[in-house]
Amino acid sequence: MTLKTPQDSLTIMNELVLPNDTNYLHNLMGGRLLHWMDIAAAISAQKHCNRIVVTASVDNVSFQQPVKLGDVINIEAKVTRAFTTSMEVKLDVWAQNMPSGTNIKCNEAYYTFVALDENSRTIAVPEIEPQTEKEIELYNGALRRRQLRLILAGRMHPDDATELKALFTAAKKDV
Ligand SMILES: CC(=O)SCCNC(=O)CCNC(=O)[C@H](O)C(C)(C)COP(=O)(O)OP(=O)(O)OC[C@H]1O[C@@H](n2cnc3c(N)ncnc32)[C@H](O)[C@@H]1OP(=O)(O)O
Repeated sequence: MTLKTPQDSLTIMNELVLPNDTNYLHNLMGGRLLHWMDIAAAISAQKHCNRIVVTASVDNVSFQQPVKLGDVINIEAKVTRAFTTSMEVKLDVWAQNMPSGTNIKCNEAYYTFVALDENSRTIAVPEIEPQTEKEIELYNGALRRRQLRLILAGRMHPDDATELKALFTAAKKDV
């Protein structure tokens, strides 16, 4: 299976916030943004594995400030790490306001996708080799984030979360 880099999965998506995307206050609805993020992340995961993918989980997303009607949303998605059949995708989202010239980071999130074969069975994905310092940092952190989300999903016992435990042990020593 061909080794991939995070850059191979880079996906950039732009959306214009139209009236139908907003609430009574003319702010972008959170659900609409999550939908766009899901699409960008799915495309990114598909670029990595060249398979059909399904969303397995979405980590916590917070909406820090309202995005306004007429803003241009810019979503950047990249696979940070591939496991056996699953991939973690990091998303960064900016809201650009053309008249004022501002471009504000409004969200970031991690989505997890699982690759499926023609019979909808899970299938192994290519490995990933991070290249830049930032990509290596995200790759290393992905194991901890995976353990946390699997515990929260009831799919891993906390005792088995070795990476997470190591993090807390190190933090305890620093105190
Ligand atoms: C693009 C879209 O929006 S698709 C629509 C929304 N998504 C869906 O409909 C998906 C519905 N869910 C499913 O089909 C299944 O639960 C699947 C395919 C995600 C997992 O199927 P399972 O039979 O549980 O497979 P299995 O236990 O072998 O796990 C497969 C992988 O999923 C990962 N996984 C499963 N659940 C989660 C979760 N909640 N969070 C993160 N990873 C998960 C596992 O860790 C495993 O990863 P690995 O192979 O890299 O170690």
